[in-house]
Amino acid sequence: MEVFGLTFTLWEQLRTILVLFLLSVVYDWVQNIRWKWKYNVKGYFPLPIIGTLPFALSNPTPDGERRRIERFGKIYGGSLGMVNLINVCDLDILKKILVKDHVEFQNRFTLTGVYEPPPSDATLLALKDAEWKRVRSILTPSFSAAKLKMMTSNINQVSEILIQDLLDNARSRSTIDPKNIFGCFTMDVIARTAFGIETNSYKNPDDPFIAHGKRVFSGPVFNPVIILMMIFPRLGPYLTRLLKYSIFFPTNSLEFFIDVSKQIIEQRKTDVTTDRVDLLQLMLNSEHDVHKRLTVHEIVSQSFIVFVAGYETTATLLTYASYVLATNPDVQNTLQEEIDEHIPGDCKEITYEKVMELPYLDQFVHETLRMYPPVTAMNRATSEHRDVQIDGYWFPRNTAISFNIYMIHHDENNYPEPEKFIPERFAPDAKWSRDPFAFMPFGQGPRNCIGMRLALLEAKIALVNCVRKVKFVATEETEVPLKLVTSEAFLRPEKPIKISVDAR
Ligand code: HEM
Repeated sequence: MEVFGLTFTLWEQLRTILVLFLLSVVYDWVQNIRWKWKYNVKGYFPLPIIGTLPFALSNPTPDGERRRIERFGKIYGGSLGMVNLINVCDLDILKKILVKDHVEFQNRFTLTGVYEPPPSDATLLALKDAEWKRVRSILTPSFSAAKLKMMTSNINQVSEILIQDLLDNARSRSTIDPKNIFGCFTMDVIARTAFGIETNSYKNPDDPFIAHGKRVFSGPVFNPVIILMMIFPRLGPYLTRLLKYSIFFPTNSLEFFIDVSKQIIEQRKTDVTTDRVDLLQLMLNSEHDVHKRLTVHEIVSQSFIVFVAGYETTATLLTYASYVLATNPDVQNTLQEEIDEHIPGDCKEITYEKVMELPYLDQFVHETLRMYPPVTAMNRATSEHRDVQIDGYWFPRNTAISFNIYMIHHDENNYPEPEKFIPERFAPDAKWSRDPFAFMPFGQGPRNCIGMRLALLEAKIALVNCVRKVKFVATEETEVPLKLVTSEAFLRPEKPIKISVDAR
């Protein structure tokens, strides 16, 4: 090879690359050490190349985090490769990050330059700063009480299919994995409430809409490519862009959702039906207001993320709810008594108002979300330009801020005997006497879960319908206590849950 008239042998070229690589390793290591000292970040000392990654990966469970907190305090951090991260477990400081100083921390952390193909690039989950604020403010009214009331009929219709399936299982006395059954339920509900599509996941699991919906969640959460990008931030993004490798979602499923959404949007333009209340229609309706207009690309992105965020999480909530009912007969009896007392036997549709009249159901759902939060941890990020100081702690620019929801929910200072299921923890008096930030299954602050009220309504309608018709029962195959995987983004049991149902 010839450069500026000088000829280099292959060995000389390799040697140069090696020297440059070693120089960059030393440079990055010095940066990580400097970050730790400059901002007085408590935590492990970073190693060359991998930083503090091995310490985080060696025990990524809440138990591991508890040990790190005992050693370094409730605010500690490190460099995962080249990603600077601070873990926060102090509720007062979290309150400031998520609410009071929210503007400084309003974005979620994203790996620099990561390849995000449409429609995942413009979702509410991923958008930043002013763009996020604009889209969030347009979307928020779609989840108002008035809009949710209009969605109850759809949720009740899908509940009927759910009950039919449960009764079939009761008749055949077969053991069920509630995740499969409630996964079908939430898939059909979100297909109707987001896209206005009537799917039947119980009967047609091969329907492309259902198959692609499930694939979106099938990727491994612990992804070696993510780790590679953390360690080599200069190289990873180029590689994923070059290979068009989408870290989080299978590319052909993304393409499928774009096609379906665009087809529906085209149909709706010629459709004269005016009473549709699915989220896609509500977004299309906002087109008439110049200040609240979303582009087609933005509408497709939001439909997609609502689908992704709404399916798995609510199915997980219902799965654990049925497990708790099966393994706590007293809780199930109390819930049944409340529902039988308030909802007449001939009632055909569980309305929004009826659901709101059931205090024990509300306590039961909250305690289920406390003990089994579907999303185990969340994050925020500081901006690229500003260091922030809160109560003497530095949150340097370009830093990911992580908080562990599962750990907060299982901290005995927040909930004595945290491994016991006690719905009365959410009775009004008990609730008011506790720090509200000790409960955050839907996150907290202006960037919390936009679908929270829909998820609660959907889960409660499903539970009322179930409890009126069936009893969940533990069998010899039911694992007690349940072993959980708490180190991944979504909480899951180590082995599929097994329970059975009896008709009432
Ligand atoms: C039990 C069910 C659910 C749980 C536990 C849950 C949990 C969460 C959590 C923890 C966050 C992050 C909040 C934060 O960063 O502070 C979130 C965000 C989000 N969720 Fe949910 N979610 C659920 C259901 C839903 C449903 C049904 C939808 C849509 C219909 C939805 C749509 C979203 C969206 C779009 C975001 C991003 C919000 C933003 O960045 O502005 N979620 N969810």
